[in-house]
Amino acid sequence: MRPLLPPPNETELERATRIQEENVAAAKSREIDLQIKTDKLEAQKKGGPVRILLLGQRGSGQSTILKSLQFRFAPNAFKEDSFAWRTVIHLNLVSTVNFVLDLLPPTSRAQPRDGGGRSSRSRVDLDSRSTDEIKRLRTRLHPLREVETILSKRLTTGKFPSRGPLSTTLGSDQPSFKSVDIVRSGSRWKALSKLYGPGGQDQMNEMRQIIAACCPDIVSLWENETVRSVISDREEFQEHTTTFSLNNALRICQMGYEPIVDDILRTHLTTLGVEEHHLTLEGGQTEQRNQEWIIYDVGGSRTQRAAWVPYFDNVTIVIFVVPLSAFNQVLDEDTSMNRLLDSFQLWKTTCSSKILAGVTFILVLNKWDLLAKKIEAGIQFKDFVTSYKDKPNDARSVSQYVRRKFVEFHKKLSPVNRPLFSHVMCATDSQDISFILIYIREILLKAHLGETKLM
Ligand SMILES: Nc1nc2c(ncn2[C@@H]2O[C@H](COP(=O)(O)OP(=O)(O)OP(=O)(O)O)[C@@H](O)[C@H]2O)c(=O)[nH]1
Ligand SMILES: [Mg+2]
Repeated sequence: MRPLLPPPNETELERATRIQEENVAAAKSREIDLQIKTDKLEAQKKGGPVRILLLGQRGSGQSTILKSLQFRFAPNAFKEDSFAWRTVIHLNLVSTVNFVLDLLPPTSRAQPRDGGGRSSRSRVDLDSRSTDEIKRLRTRLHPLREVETILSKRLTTGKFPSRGPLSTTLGSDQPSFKSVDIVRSGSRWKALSKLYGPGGQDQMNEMRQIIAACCPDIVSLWENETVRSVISDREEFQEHTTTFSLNNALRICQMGYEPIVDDILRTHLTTLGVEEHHLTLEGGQTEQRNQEWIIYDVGGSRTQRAAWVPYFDNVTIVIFVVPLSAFNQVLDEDTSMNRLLDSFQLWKTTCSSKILAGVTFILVLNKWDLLAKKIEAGIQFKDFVTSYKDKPNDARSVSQYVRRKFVEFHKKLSPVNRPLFSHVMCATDSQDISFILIYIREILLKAHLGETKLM
């Protein structure tokens, strides 16, 4: 809080009294802060849960990190949930197929009624053979429109999800992939997809049969030359689940399909609000086995960020996720804002928060694989981050540069001197996540030994 201005015409005695009172008040406030932090650490020493807050902008990979943690450290619980993901993965696949069909050039003067409005069509010209093939695929895959509607309703208690683009690329004049991105993460949708309701089981079986019957045409669509040329310059097909689900269509469409960990990690469900997840460590070192973690996963879009604050009070560790590959993208909610710059600003606010002063940060520089792909494709980092100047345009140098900037801000803006843990990673690689366990063990150990400087 900013100190009040001294009253005008203050005497020497009044000034001395005021300063003494201010010092007493400040000491009292520090004492209260210290007590709160000591209580938190005491609770942990007694085996209380470790509370972890996952923060970051939309699509940075927070929920993927949560899923990776669940898979690595609570594999049995993760397995129990895997069937709930099947519906979401199917929905992801069919909405991608429908999206691709919408992108294709017209095959007759009259546009198919269900295709309009979702995206702008390609300007690719078709010869008569390709036209016939596209027509055929459109007709044969038509049932997937209905499947998309029904699966969406199933996962949202009958309320059809509103849709929004996942990301927008700077300089792109076309709308982005409208993904299946509004279904809530957390336990609510999982319960919905497990409890099918009256007639639900039969309907879901029917949906799976339709998907299985469409499998050969989905594969033909994905292998089609026209499709390949239409999507070749579209950002959505380099990132997100898009290509993954189509590449794996043959497996995902089988009637007996059971999701594997990769399928689950690559599925995006936008988190709404703050979701609380309990994770009991099934493996790990002896002292960590059965340790309970409470992980808060937040929705990262700007409109959701106000909902984070009440959780600041209650956590020991913040895992802040930065999508390294977003350097050439803008926010969906503000297309004038570069996503990496938004991450920097969010980081600055988070680091300087006094409520989070006693919290240790783990900085995760995520989506390393996608950064490397973009750089390999010849995209120049300096074109989007001018301060990078003439440094080498390779993924390692870029990620080191970004990491250094984040570390500098943490040092400069933290209200107290505190450690920072950071890691460059790929959250979809479930092996990569082990470092978090190591960091958390170190953070707790330091706290227990009283080595963490709290004030
Ligand atoms: N290739 C790749 N994809 C990733 C990585 N991390 C996350 N993704 C994908 O990025 C998409 C978005 O990830 P989420 O974890 O759902 O994003 P989020 O940060 O939770 O976003 P909101 O909940 O919308 O705020 C998903 O399709 C993930 O599979 C990564 O390191 N590499
Ligand atoms: Mg999320």
